[in-house]
Amino acid sequence: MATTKTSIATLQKMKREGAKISSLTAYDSSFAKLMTEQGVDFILVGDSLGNVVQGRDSTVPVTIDDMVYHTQCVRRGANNAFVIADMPFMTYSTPEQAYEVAARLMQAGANMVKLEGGQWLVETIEGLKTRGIPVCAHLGLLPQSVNVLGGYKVQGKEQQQADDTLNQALALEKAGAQLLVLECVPASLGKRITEQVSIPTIGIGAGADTDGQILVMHDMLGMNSDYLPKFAKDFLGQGGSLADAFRSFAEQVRSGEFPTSEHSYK
Ligand SMILES: Nc1nc(=O)c2c([nH]1)NC[C@@H]1CN(c3ccc(C(=O)N[C@@H](CCC(=O)O)C(=O)O)cc3)CN21
Ligand SMILES: CC(C)C(=O)C(=O)O
Ligand SMILES: [Mg+2]
Repeated sequence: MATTKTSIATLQKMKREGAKISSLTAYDSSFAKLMTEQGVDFILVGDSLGNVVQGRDSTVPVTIDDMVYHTQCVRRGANNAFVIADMPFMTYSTPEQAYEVAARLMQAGANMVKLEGGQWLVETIEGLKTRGIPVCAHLGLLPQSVNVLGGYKVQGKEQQQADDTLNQALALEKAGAQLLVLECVPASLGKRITEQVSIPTIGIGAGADTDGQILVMHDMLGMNSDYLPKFAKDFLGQGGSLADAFRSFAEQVRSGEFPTSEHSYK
């Protein structure tokens, strides 16, 4: 199957037309190739590689060099597919630092970079966009802040925190973010933010009403044996091949069969 380049314009158009966007993480060339061939719309080189590739217990130790290496690997397999790379922990604490790190990720083959956080990133996002670097924002559960949060928990359950998250989403869109990942928030908040912003929202544990869905590849292959978050679903367990698992993920996101309330938070 031919791979077609999904650009940010394609994702925008999908939101406008109500076509659900499917996305997975990948960390190497072979998996990147297989999943894009099976219809997954874009790939994230996630700093979750700290967990699933390196065997660490958080994303905090992941380095710029790690992200550059895996982005290069993914780029070679992803052909023309759209690739986003995570900026690692504490590599975007000032705008200037962010510019240097983002440049390395773009030169490694990313089409966009992703940063975790709200209001405090407004200037950084404006500066990146002005300099030619597209930005994906990330709100809700921020795994790089696990040591502040004290664990991986659903975010935005209280009305005030939910309103705050919506306001941050609006501020980041205004600053120039072109995509928004929402992680581990109640389905009602995922829906509300998706309706209020004009950029596509990609949910992981954010309910069925975001514009798209993303999962960590290992989780959707049933490989994360220690602990599987509520939002994960095993697409390989039913039997079949890796290709079948990627294709059924893309199809079930497209049709709305995934996620159900079973994979969502109240
Ligand atoms: N393999 C893997 N999958 C991921 O989704 C993932 C990573 N690694 N590493 C980085 C972050 C960490 N993530 C996590 C990790 C744990 C939960 C979790 O335990 N969630 C609870 C919520 C409990 C609650 O507050 O109600 C759950 O039961 O789903 C969620 C996201 C998401 N990311
Ligand atoms: C879970 C996704 C959104 C992510 O940031 C990652 O894989 O690192
Ligand atoms: Mg990440």
